[in-house]
This record gives sequence, C-alpha cells and structure tokens, in this order.
Amino acid sequence: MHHNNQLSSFSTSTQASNDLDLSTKTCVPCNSKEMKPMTEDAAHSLIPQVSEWNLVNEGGSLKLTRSWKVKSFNKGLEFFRVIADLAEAQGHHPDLHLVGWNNVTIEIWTHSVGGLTENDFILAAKINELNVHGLLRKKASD
Ligand SMILES: C[C@H](O)[C@H](O)[C@H]1CNC2=NC(N)=NC(=O)C2=N1
Repeated sequence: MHHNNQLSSFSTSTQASNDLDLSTKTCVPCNSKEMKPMTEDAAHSLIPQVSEWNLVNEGGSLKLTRSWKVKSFNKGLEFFRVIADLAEAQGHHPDLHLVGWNNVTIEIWTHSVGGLTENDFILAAKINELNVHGLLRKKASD
C-alpha cells in the first residue's frame, strides 16, 4: 500500500490550496446553452476539494448533498437565511430541506443543465466557509 499512501498524501497536500481556489471563485450565470453537466468522472475528481459533501445520483442527475443537525427549528431557518444571502450574492441557488424539526439537508445542482457544473462546487466550497457553528447541534446524536 506504499504507492497508495504516496498518492493520498499528494492529494491531501494539494487539497488545501485547491479548496481555497474553489471557494474564492464566483458562480457564473448558468443560462448559457453551451453549459452542460459534467461527467461523473469530472465530479469525482472535484469531490476531494469539498469532501464534506456527498456526490449522489438522483434519477440520472448528479447532485451534491450535505446534512447538518441544527439546535432548533428556528436556528434551521436562520441557517437558511445565511445560505440564502450567499445564494443571492452568487446568483446560484441550492435546494433547502428542513425535515423532522432539526435536520437540514442542502442539495446543490444546476437545474438548467440537469446535473453538476463548477458553480455547484463553488457554492459548496463557499457554504463550507460560512460560520454557522452557533446554529448547529454539538453532537450528531443530540
Ligand atoms: C441566470 C441565472 O444564473 C439562472 O436563472 C440561475 C439562477 N440560479 C440557479 N441555481 C441553480 N442551482 N441552478 C440553476 O439552473 C440556476 N439558474
């Protein structure tokens, strides 16, 4: 497994700077007819830069998902407000779910292309950088 260890330490050392790169980019308008969803291979190669997010295939469309547990229903809505301000600033909008009073799930995909574009990874990286700590449950089991 020596070879694999070398590969993974390489990928870890590049991850920090790539993650920074992605979160400092800006979403572009996604109404262009040339915009196409990325391949599953391309999505797999970007996922290490937003490793908190899951890559899922929903009926043939790739999406990014991430879940959190919030302290209360109202904190969930505050969380959505923070996300909404980012989404409006970027002109790119996630699907927001608040289920079972304190479970927040965000799905990100580009509706207009029916799959993932770099915009989705940029938004995911920017969401990762938000300070939402005060809104979240301390333990997943709470
Ligand atoms: C022009 C503008 O980029 C489009 O209307 C945007 C708005 N926000 C969007 N957000 C997402 N996630 N997918 C879209 O296709 C989309 N379209």
